[in-house]
Order: sequence, then C-alpha cells, then structure tokens
Amino acid sequence: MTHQDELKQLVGKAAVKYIQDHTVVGLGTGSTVKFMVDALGQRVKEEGLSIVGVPTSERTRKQANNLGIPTKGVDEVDHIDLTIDGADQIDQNFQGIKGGGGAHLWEKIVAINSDKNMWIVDESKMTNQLGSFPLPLEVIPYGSVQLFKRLQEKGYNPEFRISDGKKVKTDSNNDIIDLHLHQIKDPQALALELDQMTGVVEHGLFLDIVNTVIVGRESGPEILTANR
Ligand SMILES: O=C[C@H](O)[C@H](O)[C@H](O)COP(=O)(O)O
Repeated sequence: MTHQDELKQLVGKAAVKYIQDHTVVGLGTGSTVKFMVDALGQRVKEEGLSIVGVPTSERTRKQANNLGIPTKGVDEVDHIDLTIDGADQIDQNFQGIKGGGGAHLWEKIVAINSDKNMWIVDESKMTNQLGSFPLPLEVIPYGSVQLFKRLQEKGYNPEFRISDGKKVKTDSNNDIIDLHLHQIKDPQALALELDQMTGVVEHGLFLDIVNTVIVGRESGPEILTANR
C-alpha cells in the first residue's frame, strides 16, 4: 500500500467511529471512501451495527452490498443523518472540489439532503486556493459540443473526460467536462455562473456544505470543524 493509501485508510477508519447505531448514512464515492466502507462493513459484521447506507454511486452500492451493508436509494429514505465522502480539494474556508471520480451529481444530491456532512481526505487535498485540480462538470450529452465551445470562449480550458478512447459516462449516463482553471479566485461567483449554464447538470464546487473534515496527516487524523 502506498503512503497516500495509508493516510486514506487512516481517515476511513477514523470516520466510521462517528457512525451511530440505527442511523441512515450517506456513502460517498472514491478511493478514500472505499477504505471507509470497508471499515463500516467490519463494524456491521463484528458489532452488529444496524445502519442503512445511501450510496452515491453504483460502485459504492456494490461494495457496500458485498460487505453486507444494506442500502437504499436517496428517495427511499425520509432523511440522512450523516454523509461521509471524499474530496479532491478543500480550501481554508471548507469549500471543496469533488467529482474526480465523476460522481459529484449524486454526491451533491445526497449531501444537500443530509443533516451533517463529513469529508475524509489525505493531507495532499488541503489547499489555500481551489483550482489546481480540474473542476468537473456533469453535462447532458445533447448539445455538449456546443456547450464545450461556450466554455472555451470563456477561457475555461474545457476537456471532455475520456477513458479507453471513449467519453466517460456517469451513473446518470451523462458526460463529464473538466475545466482546467488552475486557480478559482471567486468560487461562489463561478458556481453561480455554472448553475445558470444550460446543459450543465451539476458542477463539482461544493460550497457551504461540509461540517467536519478529517485530514490524514503523518501525525494522525486531524479533525477540523467548519463554522456552520
Ligand atoms: O467523484 C468522485 C468523488 O467526488 C470523490 O469523492 C473525490 O473524487 C475524491 O476521490 P478520492 O478519494 O479517490 O481521491
């Protein structure tokens, strides 16, 4: 296991301690969350913890079910107590970029319907300014080439996400366009602009959403609490 994976595992294990019996838990997506779901599966098996998971991707749903963690869709629960998810970048104001794994649409839907949100990251994700990580957009395939041109005209350096020579498809069968912005000076203004662009289903800016961040550091997990 790489050192970065060790830090991801550390925060994954630390996070599941916050999960209480008989609660509904949003399960994020990504390599860090994978460790968290493993640790949650262990608690379910060893302690008989009784929870319902609301997965934010097909990947996470499969992993959870294979570990014996029962899951429901977001519209099958009446509330979500806590969602634990990863992030690609987090700034000092607890604003984040997500969607490096293409799951940010479902993740945002689950996040805004959760009482509390926790992000788990290794220390490399913490930054002074968002933007060195490309900002993902989930876009409707219809008209996406025209949308791409509009993003180019704005100077946003768009790039369709491609894997094995094909456009990456999300769990909602949409495309992903990554914006190589390098630095995002005003995340709120950019979010507003992208929210208003026809064809953009959702962008990866997660603003004013997270309550607690667990950062995996050499010295151990550091718990940061947002003032919201
Ligand atoms: O779409 C993917 C999610 O937003 C992930 O939470 C994010 O990309 C972080 O993933 P990882 O833990 O693999 O770095």
